[in-house]
Amino acid sequence: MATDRPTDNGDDEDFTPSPREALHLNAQLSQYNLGRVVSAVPLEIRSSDICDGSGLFVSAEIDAGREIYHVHPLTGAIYANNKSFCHHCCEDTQDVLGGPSKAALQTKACTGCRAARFCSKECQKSAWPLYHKEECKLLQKAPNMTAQNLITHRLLFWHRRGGLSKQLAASLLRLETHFADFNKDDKRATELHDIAVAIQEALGTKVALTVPWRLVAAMRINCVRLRPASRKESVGYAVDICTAMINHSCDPNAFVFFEGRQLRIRSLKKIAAGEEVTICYLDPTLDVAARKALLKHEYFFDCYCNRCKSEIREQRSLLGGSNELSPLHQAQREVLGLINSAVRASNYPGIYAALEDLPAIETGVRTITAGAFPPEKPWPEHMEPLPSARLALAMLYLGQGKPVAALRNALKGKLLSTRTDGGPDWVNEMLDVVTVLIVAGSLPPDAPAFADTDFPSVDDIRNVAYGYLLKVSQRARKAFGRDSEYARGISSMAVTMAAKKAGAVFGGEEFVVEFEPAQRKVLAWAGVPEENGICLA
Ligand SMILES: C[S@@+](CC[C@H](N)C(=O)[O-])C[C@H]1O[C@@H](n2cnc3c(N)ncnc32)[C@H](O)[C@@H]1O
Repeated sequence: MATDRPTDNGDDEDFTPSPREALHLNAQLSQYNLGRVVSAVPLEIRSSDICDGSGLFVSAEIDAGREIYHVHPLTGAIYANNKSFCHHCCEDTQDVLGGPSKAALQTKACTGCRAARFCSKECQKSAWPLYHKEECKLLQKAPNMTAQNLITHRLLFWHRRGGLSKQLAASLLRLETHFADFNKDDKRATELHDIAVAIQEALGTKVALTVPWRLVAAMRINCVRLRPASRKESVGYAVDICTAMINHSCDPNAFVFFEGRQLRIRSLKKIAAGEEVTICYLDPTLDVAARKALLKHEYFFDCYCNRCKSEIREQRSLLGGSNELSPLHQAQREVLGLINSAVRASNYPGIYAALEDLPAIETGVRTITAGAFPPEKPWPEHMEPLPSARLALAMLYLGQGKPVAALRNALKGKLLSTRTDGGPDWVNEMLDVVTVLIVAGSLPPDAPAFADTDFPSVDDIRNVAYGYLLKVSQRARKAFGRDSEYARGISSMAVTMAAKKAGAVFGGEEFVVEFEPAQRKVLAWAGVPEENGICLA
């Protein structure tokens, strides 16, 4: 895939790296990059309040749930193993909300490299002269080129053709590379060197090796994950200079998502005039130990944000003031490992049959978590990775046609977690809960689950599904924007369900009267305290 090739005409200035000077120290370049984004508030690139180097700031207050800016990144690339997204227009060929797919065709692999995939002849034809003619040859020689490495090659190829403006080339040279840090580790240094050699060969020997070498490192640090609104995971990477100026927080005030090729960044909280914009570089649902380890390994810094501090404090107090957290962190890694292997196994049914034994995985999770805390103070239900593990188990059970086990796990995983902020992850996860409720609400009257007198009725399950969908739809509009395709898709799903619903009008006051006792019954069966339920009023 690719997004836009920069339209500015380049000049002949040599694209040779020199010692990095942070972008904010060059006012003209900062302005140039800010001018590429369509922003709803005035923005500034200046010295960061969080770390050495640059940061992005808003110069006027912005409320929670507003767009900060949108932009077409310089370029982006979809992961090689992703067959659902077009590698050129970045549209999803699967409609996760169940409506008619926009790109109704499956993606087809390029017959030359067999790596790039396109949703249409038009996309394939557009990609060919822009970048794929070159990349096809590169991918045939080096089929393991990752998305970030392809982006490096593409930027240098465009530069060689004079397609990158002088300002963009100069800005790329001002990106953080952590080049020395990468080279401290022999394995990573060799890997980066070998990729740089492959890119240098593909571009022609006129390019000094240090150019791709440093740019490969810069792309590792500065590419943003290409995550569409409807997905819990990224499907590729993209690079945009303004967005590359945004520093990390585990409790960020903004988040990035993609609609096709377009990068959109929205506020999660009110951001005061003059405040630095932050995003979370990783999956924010990870626990503090996993986040810290990944940030150190991938971005070479120690995170001291308030969320990290308060989670570490909580863990110490739960362990009676102990500073020895490594057994707990080991248990967290084991739970994650168990769940991740079950998720991987679900992609290869039959091959890892043992890992498809979900009750055994659940028992494994229980045993690991029970061993990490004293029996009188068991593993708190909200502490990761337990909520995420339960949600993952819910979707795995659903995939195996076991909606009852899925329902218990989904409700416990979502409602006992502390992620009640209505943000983008909350929306994605709650939509999974709704999906499970809808399937459970379609159980036939003679299903064995109904032999259990505590099991809620089909009407109760359906009412909870409707109520949760209503809430998700409201929250999606705020988190992703009313105009986002995802929020619009969720709203139309709610409208379709409302049309089928008997009884009180969907969303009206009478519906709340139906919903509340239904939710009480469903939660009591699942073992979730009533106060953790969703409030519709
Ligand atoms: C994408 S760049 C962000 C812009 C960068 N500050 C600059 O000057 O170009 C990512 C790098 O910024 C720094 N960084 C980002 N967030 C940080 C944080 N919360 N604490 C310390 N350093 C951070 C790290 O060096 C990281 O590798």
